[in-house]
This record gives sequence, C-alpha cells and structure tokens, in this order.
Amino acid sequence: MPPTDLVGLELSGIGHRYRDKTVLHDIDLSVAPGEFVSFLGPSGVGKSTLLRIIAGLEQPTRGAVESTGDRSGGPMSRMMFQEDRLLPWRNVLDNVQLGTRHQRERAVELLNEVGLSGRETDWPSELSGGQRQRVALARALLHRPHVLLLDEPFGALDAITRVAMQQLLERVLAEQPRTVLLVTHDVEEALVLSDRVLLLTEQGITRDLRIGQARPRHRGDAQLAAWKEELLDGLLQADNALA
Ligand SMILES: Nc1ncnc2c1ncn2[C@@H]1O[C@H](COP(=O)(O)OP(=O)(O)OP(=O)(O)O)[C@@H](O)[C@H]1O
Repeated sequence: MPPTDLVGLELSGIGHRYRDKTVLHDIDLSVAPGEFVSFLGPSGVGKSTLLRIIAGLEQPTRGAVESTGDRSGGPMSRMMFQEDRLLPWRNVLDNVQLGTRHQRERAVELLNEVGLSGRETDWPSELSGGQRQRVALARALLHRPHVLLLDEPFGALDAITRVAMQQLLERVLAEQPRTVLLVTHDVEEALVLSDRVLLLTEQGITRDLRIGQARPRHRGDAQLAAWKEELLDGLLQADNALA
C-alpha cells in the first residue's frame, strides 16, 4: 500500500531558554514528508531539546512547529530513547501494546518484523539490550505515528548490535515509510541512514548535507568517508567553540 499518510514539518524561528540558559536560537527547518533527517552536534547544544519540542513535550520559548501533509490517521509522533523504557512487570507483547487493548494483531506482526516472534510472553529482563530496543521500536511504531523521533536509540548498544539495529530500522522503514528525525553522535550512522544530515551548533544549523545515495549504503564508500571526515571536523570545531 503506498504511504499516503506521510507528513512533513516546518520549524520556524525556534528558540529555547531554560531559566538562564539559551540553548536554541532561531532554528528554521523544513522536513519533507517521508524524509529521514539526522542531527549531529556537540553535547549540550540542544538536540534532545529540539526533538522534545517537535514531540510537543516541551513548549519552545520562541517560534513554532507546524506539520504539512495529511495528518489524519495515527498520532503525530512517537519517540524512542537511548534507554528502552520498557516496563519490567509487563511481558514483551504488553510492552508493545502499552496503553491499549487493541492492535494485538499489529503488535504481533511488528514483533515478527523486528525479529522477535515467539518472544511475546518473555519478560524484558529475559532479553538482551538489542532485543529490548527492538521491542521499543515496535512499540514506537504500533499506532503508525506520522513522525518517528529517535533520540540516540542505539547509543547504549555494542558496535555489532548497533549496525544490526540500523539495518533493521532500514528494513522496517522500507516496509512502512515514516518521516524520521534521528539524533545521534555516530556520524557513520547518520550518513548510512539519512536523506539529510544536519550539523547543529551554537550558531544554528551550520551544515545541511543531502545524501543522494541509494540504500542500502556501502559503509566503505569513498564519498561517505569524505563526508564523515568533514562532519567530524565540523563537530570538533563546534565542540571547541562550546567548551
Ligand atoms: N529541563 C531542563 N532544565 C534546565 N536545563 C536543561 C533541561 N534540559 C536540558 N537542559 C540543558 O540544556 C542544554 C541542552 O540539552 P540537550 O539535552 O537538549 O542537549 P543535547 O545536544 O541533546 O546533548 P547530548 O548530546 O549530551 O545529549 C544542556 O546544557 C542541558 O543541561
């Protein structure tokens, strides 16, 4: 079924202040429906704050977030974090279905898609870190949110599991395309997964790189390697400026 429920985002003049600290200044950004956009940036620059603002969990001090496209159907967005945030007293299936008695069939289907069929009645404590994040991904997708907001979702995983999760995310998105915003510290992860990689610094979005390459991408690709070096350089400079 072709995706007709994809929405885009228009951020205009977003600024945010926590008590005496301003973390975001005048951020303008257009995200097209179905686009996968990653944010890189030094620690503390405000990447998570921006995702929380987009999720509606934080009210920006300035500016507005608007959506474009067909917003009927599922919820606007769902977030996924570095910690899986599973409830230890609920089994795998109940964690995916959190807050609803409906959608059991879809929850089972999603568990199958993330490679966990047969584990429905296991407890979270019986799963590995990567498996727990797969449950968290299935939970985030259950209600077909228009926008998937991923805040360092694979940050706590070992290198191999991390790559496996990136590949899983690509497969799942090929099946059911979503608009995705990803915050990551892993430059390669951003380059392999995204349509656009943004560098967020104290000066705002200082780099907006469009990765035109087909997927799945080859990690050893020379162009990706050149971009990686450029982005690492930009990160280092932004980090020095922030320190
Ligand atoms: N609720 C809050 N109250 C006060 N200050 C906050 C709050 N949340 C975040 N901050 C501060 O705002 C700044 C930006 O935080 P944020 O978590 O958005 O940065 P980040 O770029 O995601 O960092 P990291 O990469 O380390 O996760 C930090 O200095 C942080 O201490």
